[in-house]
Amino acid sequence: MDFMFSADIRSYKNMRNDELREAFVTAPLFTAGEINLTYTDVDRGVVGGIMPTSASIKLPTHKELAADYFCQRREAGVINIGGEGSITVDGETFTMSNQDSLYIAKESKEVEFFSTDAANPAKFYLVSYPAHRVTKTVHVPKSAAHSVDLGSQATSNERTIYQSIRPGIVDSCQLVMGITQLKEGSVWNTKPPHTHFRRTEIYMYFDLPEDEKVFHLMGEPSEVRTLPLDKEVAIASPSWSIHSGVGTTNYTFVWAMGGENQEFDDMDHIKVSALR
Ligand SMILES: O=C[C@H](O)[C@@H](O)CC(=O)C(=O)O
Ligand SMILES: [Zn+2]
Repeated sequence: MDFMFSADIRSYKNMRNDELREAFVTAPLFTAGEINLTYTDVDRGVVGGIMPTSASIKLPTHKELAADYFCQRREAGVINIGGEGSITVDGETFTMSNQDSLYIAKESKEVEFFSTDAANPAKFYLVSYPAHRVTKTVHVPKSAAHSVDLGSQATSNERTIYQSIRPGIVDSCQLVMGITQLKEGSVWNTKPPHTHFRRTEIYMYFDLPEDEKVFHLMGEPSEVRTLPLDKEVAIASPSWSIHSGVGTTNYTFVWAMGGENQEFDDMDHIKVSALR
């Protein structure tokens, strides 16, 4: 497991891009046949990429979790961004099609990841936060997510938000998670941008063709920084930071939040004209 130590609201203003990356951006998440986990001090989130091929991969624990098994005091959300696969949680198997979600409840002991076809492997993206109560493990196919259409082609931000792990669909402790898919010709996510001091958030861009990038915007609205990101890395957004971006083409991303509340619409919107 990697450890990522974030920068604070004062120090980020004096950091170069490579220093900001070290504080907020993970290494590439997906390696064939491997599990890569990164622990961030931003709300003690753990993010990871799990890409089984012919052999399955088990979710391991780590000394710094101080737990007998990964989910002993944690919940996890998993979204498959690759080929079909499955996840077994304490003996129960869930088939995971592309863009399906699985919520793994606290106290799930054995979690194992499989690809259906090693030649077209699943890519399981995982986000985990500490959890305070035991709920139920739930599979949410993409079609069962709550979808919201936002933006317009005229403002280059026409997109659909699929909220799969959220109150009303999954009873989680703090995790709220889903997918935002930009329409062809649209490039802006989270426009207008926002902050929500009561929650932190993690973005992971994917379905981005070779030689394209998303220019991710972070920082206080009065002091915005830009990090050009490749697909399939995660970027942590502290509570004080905006999290928005513009791509060199359209793309899709997973967002995941943890913190004080689970109300998706509880945001402090910021006018684009106010960004500095
Ligand atoms: O707090 C909510 C999150 O930042 C995202 O879900 C926003 C987003 O995907 C978008 O507007 O494009
Ligand atoms: Zn947000």
